[in-house]
Amino acid sequence: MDISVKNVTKIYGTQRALDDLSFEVKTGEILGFLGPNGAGKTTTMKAITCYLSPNKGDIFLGGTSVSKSPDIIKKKIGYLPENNPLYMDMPVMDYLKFIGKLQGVDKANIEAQVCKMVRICGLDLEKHKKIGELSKGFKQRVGLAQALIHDPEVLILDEPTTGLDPNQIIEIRELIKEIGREKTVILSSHILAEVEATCDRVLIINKGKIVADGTPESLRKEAQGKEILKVGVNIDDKNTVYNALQQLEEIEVVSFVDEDKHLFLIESYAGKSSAQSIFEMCMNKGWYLTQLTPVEKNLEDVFRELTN
Ligand SMILES: Nc1ncnc2c1ncn2[C@@H]1O[C@H](COP(=O)(O)OP(=O)(O)OP(=O)(O)O)[C@@H](O)[C@H]1O
Repeated sequence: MDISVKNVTKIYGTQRALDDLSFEVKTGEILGFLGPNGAGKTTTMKAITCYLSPNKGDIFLGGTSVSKSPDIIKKKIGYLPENNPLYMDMPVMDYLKFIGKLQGVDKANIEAQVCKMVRICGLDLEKHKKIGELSKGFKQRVGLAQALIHDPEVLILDEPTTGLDPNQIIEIRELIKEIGREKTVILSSHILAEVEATCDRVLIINKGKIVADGTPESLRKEAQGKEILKVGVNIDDKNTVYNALQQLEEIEVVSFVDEDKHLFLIESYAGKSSAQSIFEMCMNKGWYLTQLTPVEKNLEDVFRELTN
């Protein structure tokens, strides 16, 4: 089911949390919603899940308006809120049955649906324990199971791996990817590795506005811009190398990285590559080239540049 956020503005007092925000998510996509603290991720998710009303704009799920038909929309959405509020004194099975009833799952179907969620979310060994007795990772699995209990077409997950240890993070990511094969998923995070590992597409939000939209790969490429190379030349007179590099016509900027190791950082002019010229120059002069490596920007650099 497609999600369409159209010109949504949300103002809290004097704080403009969302500023004319628009984006689309296609059926079956896992979208990573990335942004620094206070960027507006949770506010957007609450607006999609009918927990708050925007001051302006509207959101559509499969063409149905969130503001006009919240009851229809709620049935189509599974929501794992930030901090995953759960009833700690309830055993897992009872809790899931309770949520199933609240979500309008057919009485005749509830038992089977709860068992299915327990299986999908890997809760079989823990299903009779009280939620308060579970580890954080398993509590998060219960949160996912409650979000999925009514078999929603859209899944909204607000920082689903916060507070988990590295093994639990990997397990929950795998689970989300598995679930995401059949559903449209929006997952918020400020952890770049998380989004890169789990999502098909990334939206970066800052101060209530979208500042980037693309696959992790395309965002990295876009940020790449000019070619940057790390070049090592092992001769004693590093200034001679420095001057020779500066003479090459493809090179715009030469700087020393590590003077002792004779390493240079080379920035080429836009659209040019200087690797071949550097290689040929060293061959002609009989200099020993110890390193010629492209310096890649990663998603972390993109994120920092766009949200500073
Ligand atoms: N109930 C509220 N009342 C007043 N201001 C709010 C309220 N909820 C959020 N805000 C403000 O709106 C802005 C966006 O907050 P939001 O929680 O959506 O950001 P976020 O991207 O989810 O941040 P985080 O990563 O820290 O959870 C922030 O400046 C926040 O202080």
